[in-house]
Amino acid sequence: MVKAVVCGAAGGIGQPLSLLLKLNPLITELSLYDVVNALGVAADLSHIATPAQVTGFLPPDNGAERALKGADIVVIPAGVPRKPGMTRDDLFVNAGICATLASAIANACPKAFILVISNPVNSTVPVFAETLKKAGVFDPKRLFGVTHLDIVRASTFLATVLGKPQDAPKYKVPVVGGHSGVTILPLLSQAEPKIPSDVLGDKAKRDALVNRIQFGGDEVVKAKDGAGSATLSMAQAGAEFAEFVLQAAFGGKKSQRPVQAYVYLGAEAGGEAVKKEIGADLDYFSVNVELGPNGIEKILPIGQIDAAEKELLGAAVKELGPSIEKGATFQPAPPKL
Ligand SMILES: NC(=O)C1=CN([C@@H]2O[C@H](COP(=O)(O)OP(=O)(O)OC[C@H]3O[C@@H](n4cnc5c(N)ncnc54)[C@H](O)[C@@H]3O)[C@@H](O)[C@H]2O)C=CC1
Ligand SMILES: O=C([O-])CC(=O)C(=O)O
Repeated sequence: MVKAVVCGAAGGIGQPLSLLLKLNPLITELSLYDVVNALGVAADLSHIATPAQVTGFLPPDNGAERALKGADIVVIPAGVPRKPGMTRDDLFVNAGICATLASAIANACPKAFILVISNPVNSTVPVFAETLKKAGVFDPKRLFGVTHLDIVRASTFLATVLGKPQDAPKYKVPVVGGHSGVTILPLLSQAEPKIPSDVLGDKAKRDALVNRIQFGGDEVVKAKDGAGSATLSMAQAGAEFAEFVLQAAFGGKKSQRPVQAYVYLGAEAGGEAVKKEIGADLDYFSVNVELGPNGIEKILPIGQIDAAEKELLGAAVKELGPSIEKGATFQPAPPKL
């Protein structure tokens, strides 16, 4: 029996993500929470003939906590998306929503795996961590900033550059760091299969590929022209990431444990080694981890990076530090009396 909850379930990401979770055979109960239209989305999905029983919840009568009660996994795409001209940092208005949802999780399902999609991820994950710490229920191995869309994009864009777009699923590119512009650090030198030297050694081609991975989100924001940011690709990436966590924790004997995934995590999850590797005292960073029944079980080394990547790492660290600080020191407004 696995209960999954989507917070922000009626939104652009929330709806297709809820659909994909409804199709996941490991999930037996699916609760959909939103401040609008959650009942409609739940009614619609509930007609699909899969095991998960779907219920919608709105805010009245402590709806968030009723939705979250006893959850095993909570996926959070709640909050405002970007419009053209905005950076992800301009979405820091979402910090208040994240703090509220973190408090509800602390009360209703303190042991759940928490998957944070709401931007700016570089700051909202520290907001979640600090709120859970204040409530005395923080388990750093169960809190994940979802950067998996960067991994998905890197495979797609690399395959395209190599003239083999249909082979996208075969290409694996580590992407570490954060989830915003230059904090997104693709490690092309470690891609598998190896990138041919006529691309990796060609500075213009390599820079263009790195730039496309770092600013892939902007491509969608621009194309949607005011109607939001990536929703469908994010829903797919979010469902895929949720599947990694579910397989590792609830996959039973069939699961190919340990499951590996890139996660934006807090140093308290075991990131001291990461700090040493990157040579910076950052409390959050996305790296490859092994997932197991209790969440993050092992942090895998970033490994050898080349000179071009060292330069990118410097830029990533410079921008990540203040974003982390902003989230970690966020003070939610006191509730209105
Ligand atoms: N981590 C990542 O890679 C990505 C993150 N995002 C982020 O995901 C977030 C959601 O994006 P979209 O779905 O496109 O936005 P959207 O506006 O379509 O949907 C957001 C949903 O959140 C709901 N919501 C607002 N306040 C809430 C609260 N207090 N509790 C529960 N639900 C609440 C809204 O009613 C709405 O249905 C944005 O912050 C966006 O930047 C988007 C793409 C990729
Ligand atoms: O670009 C945005 O604002 C949404 C996002 O995080 C992404 O698509 O990677």
